[in-house]
Formats: sequence, C-alpha cells, structure tokens
Amino acid sequence: MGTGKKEASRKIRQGKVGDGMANVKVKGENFYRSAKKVKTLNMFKDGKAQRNAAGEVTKAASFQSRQVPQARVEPNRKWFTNSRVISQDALNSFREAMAERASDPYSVLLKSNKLPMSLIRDGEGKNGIKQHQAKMAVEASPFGEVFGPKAQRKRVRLGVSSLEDLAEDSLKSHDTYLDRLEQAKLLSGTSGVETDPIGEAAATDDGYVSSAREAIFNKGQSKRIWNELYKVIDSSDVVIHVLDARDPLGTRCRSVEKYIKEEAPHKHLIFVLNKCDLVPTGVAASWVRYLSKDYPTLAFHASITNSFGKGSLIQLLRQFSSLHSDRKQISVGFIGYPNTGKSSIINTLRKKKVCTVAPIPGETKIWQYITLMKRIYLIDCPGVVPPSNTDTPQDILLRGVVRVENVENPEQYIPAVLNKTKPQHIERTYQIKGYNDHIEFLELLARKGGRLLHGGEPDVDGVAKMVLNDFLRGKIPWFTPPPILEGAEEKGVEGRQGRLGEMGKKRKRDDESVADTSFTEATSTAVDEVDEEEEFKGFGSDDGGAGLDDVVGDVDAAFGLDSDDDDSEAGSDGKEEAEDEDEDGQEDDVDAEGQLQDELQDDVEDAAEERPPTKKKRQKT
Ligand SMILES: Nc1nc2c(ncn2[C@@H]2O[C@H](COP(=O)(O)OP(=O)(O)OP(=O)(O)O)[C@@H](O)[C@H]2O)c(=O)[nH]1
Repeated sequence: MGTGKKEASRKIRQGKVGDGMANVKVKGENFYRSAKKVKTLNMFKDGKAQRNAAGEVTKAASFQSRQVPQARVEPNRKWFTNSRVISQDALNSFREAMAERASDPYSVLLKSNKLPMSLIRDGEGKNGIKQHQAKMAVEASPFGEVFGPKAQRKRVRLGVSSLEDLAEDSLKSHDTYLDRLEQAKLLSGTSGVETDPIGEAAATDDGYVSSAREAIFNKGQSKRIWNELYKVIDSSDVVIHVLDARDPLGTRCRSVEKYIKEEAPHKHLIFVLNKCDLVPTGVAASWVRYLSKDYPTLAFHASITNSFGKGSLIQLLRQFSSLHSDRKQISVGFIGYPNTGKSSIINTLRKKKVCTVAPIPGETKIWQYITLMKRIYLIDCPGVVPPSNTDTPQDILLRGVVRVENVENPEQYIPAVLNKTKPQHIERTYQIKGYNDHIEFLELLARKGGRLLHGGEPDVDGVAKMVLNDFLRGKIPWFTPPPILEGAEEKGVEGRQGRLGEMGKKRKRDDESVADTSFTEATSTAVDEVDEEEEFKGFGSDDGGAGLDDVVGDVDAAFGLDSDDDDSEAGSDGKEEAEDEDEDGQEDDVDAEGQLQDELQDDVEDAAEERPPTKKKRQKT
C-alpha cells in the first residue's frame, strides 16, 4: 500500500508482530480495499454528526435525519393474478341472465357458490354493508349542517312539555286501551277482530262469540311444532309444501316459503296440490297453472290403491337426487297445514302404511324418517299453521286445522259452510230442502236423522259437528275458485305445464273449462266431475317430464359449469328400483316415538277407507 520505504518498514513491523511471513499482506489479490469496502467506510465517516464546539449537533448524520425518504413500490402485474376484469356491459348481461334463471322456479342453479352471486345481489340486500354505506353517503347531512355555528339539529317531538304530562298521557292511553279491549270482548255480531287491538277476541256475523278466541284455534302454532318444522327444513334438500286443492291459498304457508327463500335458497321447494280428487279437473289444472308461477307444482291424489301423480312425483325426486349425485342420499321434507295429507302422500309413495293417517288434524306429532329408495329419504312433519292476525276462527276451522269435536257452539260456523257450498249439493248430500236459515237446516237434519235430545229437542250441536266434518272430509263438494290468470292462454304457462308432464293430454279441454270459471258454474260441474274418477285418471300422464334436466343443462352451458346431472341414473330403471325397495320392506325407519300415535288407531283405519263420495252413495244418504 505504501511506497517502497513505507512498505519495507511495514513488512518489518508486521513481521515482528505476526508469526512469520504467512500473515504479511502483499500486493496483489486482497491487498487493496475493494470499492464496496471503501463505500462502507465512507458511509461510516460521513455518518458522523457534525457538532459545534459546545458539542451540540449542528448537522445530523445521514442516518439520524428525520426526513422521510420518498419511496415507491413498483407496481407489478403479478399482484393481480387470479382475478378477472369484466366490462360493465358484460356484467349487466350476466346479472340479467342470472336473475332470470334465479327467478324461474323451473331452473336449478348448480354450484352457486362457484358463481359470483354477490354481483347479482349487489345492492338488493337489505342489511348488506354496501347498502348501508350507500345509504349513509346519500342520507348523511353535510358537515356544516351538523357541526359548527349553522348546525341544525333535529329535536324529538314529544308532544308534551314536562315529565308529569308524559306520565299522564301514558295513563290515559292505557285506560283507552283497556276500554277498547273490554268493548271488543263484549261486542258481538260486529267485526270484533278488526277492532280488537291485540287480535284476542273474535266474533262472527251471527254474534255468537262474545268471549276471547278459543285456545284450540292456536293449534299448530306451538313452539314445539315450529321446532319440528325447522328440524325438517334443516334436514331436507327438497321441501315439499303440501296444499289442499280445495283451498290452496288458505293452506299456503307464505312465511315458511319466505324463510326458505331467504335463509336456505339452496333448498328446492315444490308444491304438491293434494286431494285433487275432491275438485273438478279444470279447477285443479288452473290452480296448478297459477301456483307454478311461484314454484313447481304437481297435482296429486293420495291413495295407496288408486293414486294420481305418484309417477311424476317420484320422477321429480329422482331428478333432484341426480342433481345431487355427489351426495349419498337426499332428504325430502313434507310440510304444510295439518290434515292436508302429508302422511298420506308418503304412504302413497311407499305403497303401504308407513305413517299413521287420520281424518283429524294433528295426527303427526313428531318428525319421522322414511326411506323411499336407497338415495331418497322422506321426512314427515307435523302440520304447522302460520300465526296470522287476519285469520278468523271460522277461516281456521274451515281449513281443517282444528278438531271439530273441541269447538264450542259449532252451529255458528254453519252459515260459512252453507256459503261455500251450493244448496243443491247440500240437498243432494242430506236429502233435505226448504230451510230458510242455518238453524232451521240443522233442526231439519237432526229430526231427519233422529238426533234428538231429552224432551225431543233437536241436537243442533251434534248435527253441526257432523256437517262440519262432512265438509272437511270431502262428503260435501266444495272448492275455492282459482284466480283467473292473465294470459292463461300464453305459451309460457303452457310450456311450464308441459314440462312436468302434467295435464298434457287434457290441456285443451281444461282450458275451456277454466276460461269461464265463475264459482257457481264451476261448482255445478263439480259433482259430476268429482264422481268420474276415470275422467280424472286421464288428467295427466305419470311420466315425470325432463324439464329440470333441460334447464340445468341450459344454465350449465350459459355459465360454463360442469353438470352434475347424470341422466343414466334417472333412467327407466327408476320405477323398478323404487318398487324393489318397496318389496324389500327394509326401511320402516319410523322413529320409535312415532308409537305415540297409536292412540288414534281406530280413526286411522276409518281414514284408510275414506274415498271421495260417489254420486250413488250420496243419493243413498
Ligand atoms: N279425498 C282425499 N282425501 C285425502 C287425500 N290425501 C289425504 N286425504 C285424507 O286427509 C286426511 C288427513 O290425511 P293425513 O295424511 O293424516 O294428513 P297430514 O297432513 O299428515 O295431517 P297431520 O298429521 O295433522 O299433519 C285423511 O283422512 C286422509 O284420508 C286425497 O288425496 N284425497
């Protein structure tokens, strides 16, 4: 490093200090400091702070500087891998197409968790954070209006000026409430339900009821029953909502539909219009058409020996099971109002009595599993009644929710029965005529049947119960006329109907009868058509239709999904499998607790024998 002399003296010095010449650095490799080393040394040299004489820092060292250096991280495309960019137009058309599919009850979206569903729901969610933020952005007041000298704060309008006034006010309103309650309880013959502030009291047109609503009208609403319902819904992949064909809207649980739509949209909900044998073919057809707008609907007649719609239902369930081919089995829950025939449908599907059936509501008390075939389990559920403030006890009774034996003053409901039925049907059923009001009708009937109390008084109560039972069990023909559909002739409706393979054959004739469905005219045809069971059989074919397959295929194609659908499985061997397993009799998996239901065994047997009334029978009575 140094000149010759210096170097020589260094050598001597180091040679003296070190052990021999081995450690002596010589010019050449590693002799000079490298540029890197020099830079580091300079940094240390520069790094010192400059101080004045007093030792104060006059210029901070570079590493002591408080100035934040400007730094930028270089953006990199790699950060954005795995995400896709979509144009607004493409997003709009995707949203529209998906919304259309999602709102069509006959299409099934597979693997929706692989689709960006949040893009479709964007902005429509009620509680979504985005919505909340948007709302805040729009509704928030400007800063100046909330803070500062020009702030305008909204004050609560109390309507009272002091605490004493407020206390007085609340006492007054409590008194008024009590008065109204008392009045509603005492009122009779008026619309007590409307005037009643809490919906406790009830009255009919005849003014019989002056007491609070009987407890039996809360049947099917207990916490226990609702717990059973939620258990069934939770365990089901397909939920079948059973409706009574005579009053489909009355027996429709909209709150349950809403719950499934919002809380469990991945579950498939379908309607089964049961007891179709009790209504004219055209009426059933137009109800199916009407309800199909919301959910797939099948017409059904539950009977082990002479059923209708069984093939379609089994085929539909098989299609659902093949949609979920990744699962070992699917569960199908039956829900609906009491006495609509849920257990009867299960018995019909299994072709034997696996669930207890009775013509009285509340027969099924707990949920129970029944195996239909290897891949399809059925779950029976007790009947539920959604609580409603507008339903009068009369409505509830005529839907078959309440056991007629337990009703007080049953004669008060007879006018409603007479209203819903045609006089000639009553006359034909009971062979009596010439009455002016319902009491006269009941008295005539009691005398005719010899139902007299002590002293020769007619047993009006007993006869009224009998009439109510006959009305509910289908001995007196009646039905609720279907709403006339707008554009019933349109192709769309027809197409849907055809999809499920229902009503294909008789469609043309049905339309003619539906076109002018006024209650009187339709009822007048009721008896003839109800009696003609052969005609009903021709109502539709038992092939299940390939509607769902088609639609799923469409959705898959549109959104590039793999279809889980396996047509080969839903092939023609379907029926055989169902029947094979029927014969095996291996799966009477009814819960042990189901034995609770034994107490009403006698009624069950009656029910099993129950058939729609024939013209001959009615004439005999
Ligand atoms: N005419 C006719 N009667 C039916 C039909 N389905 C069921 N029933 C009758 O309706 C009554 C009630 O049937 P269930 O199967 O016990 O009804 P449920 O819905 O299980 O009743 P809960 O046990 O109260 O929930 C029985 O008397 C059945 O015979 C049908 O398709 N046509």
